[in-house]
Amino acid sequence: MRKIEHLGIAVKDLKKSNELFRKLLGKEHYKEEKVEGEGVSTSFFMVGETKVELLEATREDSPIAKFIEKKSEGIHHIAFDVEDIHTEVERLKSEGFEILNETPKQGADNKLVVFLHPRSTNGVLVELCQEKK
Ligand SMILES: CC[C@@H](C(=O)O)C(=O)SCCNC(=O)CCNC(=O)[C@H](O)C(C)(C)COP(=O)(O)OP(=O)(O)OC[C@H]1O[C@@H](n2cnc3c(N)ncnc32)[C@H](O)[C@@H]1OP(=O)(O)O
Ligand SMILES: [Co+2]
Repeated sequence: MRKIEHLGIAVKDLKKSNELFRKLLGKEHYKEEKVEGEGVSTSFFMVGETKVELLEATREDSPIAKFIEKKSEGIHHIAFDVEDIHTEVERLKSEGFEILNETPKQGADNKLVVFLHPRSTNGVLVELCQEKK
């Protein structure tokens, strides 16, 4: 794991949260992107070498809709940048972590992503991100 790639924050209203984070961080988001596979609309802010990813649900069965219904808005996941996602998945499996999708899926911002179940990571949903070449 090389660095924190982004912090994922579940929000109810992306437009309102874009405005809130614009004021908080003193800068505009640099992109918005829908990821249909995950049922989310995202927006990204750069903060130093890492990013804040805001996520709004686009459908009722989205993990973000479920999270907001059960908990509330707030930090949803932490994403680590990895050089080779397949090697990292094998390493984490051998260490006993519970991998949610062994086949990397399409993420936002040109990434392949894999998730680890929060019950194997002290209650924190972990995402691995590899830049697509
Ligand atoms: C935009 C694409 C991508 C990127 O490029 O960055 C993304 O970030 S997509 C983000 C959205 N996608 C995902 O979150 C995919 C991975 N998540 C999942 O597969 C599921 O959400 C889950 C983690 C397996 C939970 O699903 P499910 O079991 O159906 O939900 P429950 O509500 O029943 O929860 C079970 C259990 O897990 C706890 N939980 C759920 N979400 C989180 C979370 N984000 N952080 C911590 N804990 C979480 C939940 O509280 C339940 O716990 P118990 O009540 O103790 O059983
Ligand atoms: Co993410």
